[in-house]
Amino acid sequence: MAKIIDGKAIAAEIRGRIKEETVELKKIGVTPGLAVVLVGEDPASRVYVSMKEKACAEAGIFSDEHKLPAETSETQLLELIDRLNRDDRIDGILVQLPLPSHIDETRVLEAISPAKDVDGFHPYNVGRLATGNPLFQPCTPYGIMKMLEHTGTDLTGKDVVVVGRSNIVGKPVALMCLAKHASVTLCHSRTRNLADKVRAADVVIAAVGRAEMVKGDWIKEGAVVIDVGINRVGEKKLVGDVEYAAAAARAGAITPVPGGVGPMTIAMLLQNTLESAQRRARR
Ligand SMILES: Nc1nc(=O)c2c([nH]1)NC[C@@H]1CN(c3ccc(C(=O)N[C@@H](CCC(=O)O)C(=O)O)cc3)C=[N+]21
Repeated sequence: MAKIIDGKAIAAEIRGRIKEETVELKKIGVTPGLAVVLVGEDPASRVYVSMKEKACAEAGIFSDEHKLPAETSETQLLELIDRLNRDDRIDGILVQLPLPSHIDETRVLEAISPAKDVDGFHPYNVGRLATGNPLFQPCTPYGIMKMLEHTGTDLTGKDVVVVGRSNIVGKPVALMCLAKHASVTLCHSRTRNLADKVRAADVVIAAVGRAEMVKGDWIKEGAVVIDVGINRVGEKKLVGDVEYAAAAARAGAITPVPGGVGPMTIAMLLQNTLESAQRRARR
């Protein structure tokens, strides 16, 4: 039976350390500040944003919330970002995605100062990651790497299969595994023989957003399985992108959903905000 990688516990440990470092920073007059911008009323986004605010409060990080109506124009949003870029109290700016369809997401993400881009979505930070000199690393992939580290997984020479090629998870996590000397295969909806690719993997990272599409019997005995999916089935139940019980019977270690990658994402957002504030303190 697989060891369960307890993301909630690892995240709690990281958040505890962040809280201590925040106390130290405050002693020298620097309070880390995170601006969270939410446009519209998407219920899932509201839940995530309030989780982020609560996590900031617990860690002693100042959180500056901007809840804007769905009909906010792109110009208004860009004006707000410009103000936040110039606000000395703000070390990180997070614009919750997805944005309403009348707003150009690329334009908005590129308007955030790369020095405050705690999501790591700005092309400058993407380029820094791709060239092996990261500044801000995107929170979910950063959290995945911390979980692998915590589990004692050395990626050198290992076969990693990533399922899903999004800018937010699949692509950046593939680059991070490559930097740790893994051989990385990046799969997606048009990949042929996905099952065979997954069967060869020492580490499987599933980030497709389709409930239980990675089957348990695809998992190699002893493989490490990281499940990034959060799919709501029915009223309350959450399932991942991996068929959990069947995969856990074969894996060496596996992340649960919920309580796996999700809590790590928030911990790494705080980590990025802290690192940004520490850079400000050094200036
Ligand atoms: N600019 C931007 N940055 C993001 O980082 C970002 C975003 N937009 N848009 C939406 C996604 C989603 N996301 C999650 C964070 C925490 C959990 C989390 O803690 N989940 C809990 C379960 C919570 C539940 O019940 O839904 C868990 O997995 O245990 C999940 C998802 C951050 N996102």
